[in-house]
Amino acid sequence: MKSSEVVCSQFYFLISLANSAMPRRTTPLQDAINHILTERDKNSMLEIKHINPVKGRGIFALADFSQGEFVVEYRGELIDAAEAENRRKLYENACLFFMFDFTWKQKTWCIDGTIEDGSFGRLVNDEHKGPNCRMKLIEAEGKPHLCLFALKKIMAGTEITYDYGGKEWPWRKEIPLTVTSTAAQEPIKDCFQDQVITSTESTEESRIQSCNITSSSPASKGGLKIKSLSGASLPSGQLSELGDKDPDLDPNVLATDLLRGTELRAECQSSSSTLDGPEHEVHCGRGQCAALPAKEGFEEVGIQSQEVFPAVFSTDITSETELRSECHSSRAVSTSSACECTIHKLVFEVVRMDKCWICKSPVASVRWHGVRCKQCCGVWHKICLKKSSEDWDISDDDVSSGDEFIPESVTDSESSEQSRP
Ligand SMILES: C[S@@+](CC[C@H](N)C(=O)[O-])C[C@H]1O[C@@H](n2cnc3c(N)ncnc32)[C@H](O)[C@@H]1O
Repeated sequence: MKSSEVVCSQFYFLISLANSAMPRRTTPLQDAINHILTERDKNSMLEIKHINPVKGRGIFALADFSQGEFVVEYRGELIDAAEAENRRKLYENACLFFMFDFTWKQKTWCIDGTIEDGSFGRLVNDEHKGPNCRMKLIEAEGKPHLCLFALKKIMAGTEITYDYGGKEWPWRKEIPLTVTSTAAQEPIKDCFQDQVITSTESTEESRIQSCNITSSSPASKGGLKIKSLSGASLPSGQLSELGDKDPDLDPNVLATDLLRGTELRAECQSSSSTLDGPEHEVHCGRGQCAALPAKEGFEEVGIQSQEVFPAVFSTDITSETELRSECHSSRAVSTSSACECTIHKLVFEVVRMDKCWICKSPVASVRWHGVRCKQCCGVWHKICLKKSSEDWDISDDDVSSGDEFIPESVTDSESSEQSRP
């Protein structure tokens, strides 16, 4: 061997040694895929906080995220359009569901994130003026996944947000908020996995029992296939395929090319008007999150807010009384329409426009007052609970509701009119 060949082979040996010693940089997309396949969130980098009674919970950065970095997946159950439609019908009488529709391979799909499975993605709030993340569609193992990536550097302590799209979101209407609830200072408790959530204002921690609902999110393991990332739309189905460069999520691409695509939009026909009390969660109550076309020039289809937003914003809800009632009788349990708590923890409060699980009329038609279980999504008229079972330990002293809603006094048509904005 010549001396030059020896030098050369030593050089390549050193290079390969250095390469094997240095960890390979994981691209944001690979990072996303890793989290998709392991069904993990970045628990050490994200936390859930209760923001206020209107906005409810949000996801906050515990550490800095760099521009382009994968932040979190919007996890849930992947269902087709027909199943999504069925569920929407079922969910009408339930109180919470987060459904994210999108188009993939020329078909409409939905990630149903209704179940409180402990994942962070489903709790990320909307911000249309200055979002710090963007939703993208990633295919892994032949299945679509929705992932949020940082549009810019996100500092620790910042709320993670993305643009749901659309214009009709009730919270975007500038209505003065004069909530005097103490809820913002209270720790909020999540209804799954005994997860402890620290309030923005408080370091106190609390735990509650988990709901008896199990996640059916598909477990995807094994090999992965990286395809295009793209926003999608429903129902017009405009899908913008992104370029080859996109999978690497180069920050510059994020800031330019990706913004040109069809954005993933969430339409939540939800009850953001909910003014929850100190002890409970805020959910996208009657929400229907659908992916809608985002950019100007795209047809805006399907934006139909059914919100009842107004009056509740000036309501003082400092006077809630917590009630506890055990469902001893099967009758009481059978009144539930979605999740089944064995023990309902009831709180008297200003409620959203959910329907009473017993009489099926809106709880809030007249006075916006009702009784809600803190653990499942049950809402009732106090009067219905009392009629339903003597086992419900609710005394008039515990709950001073003032004028209650009398189910028979409001017709269906009247009540549905009231639920339009
Ligand atoms: C996907 S959920 C987000 C998590 C939700 N905040 C919670 O506590 O469960 C969407 C719901 O959050 C609320 N929300 C999201 N963004 C909001 C915003 N910018 N302002 C007020 N409420 C918001 C609305 O009630 C909406 O229906």
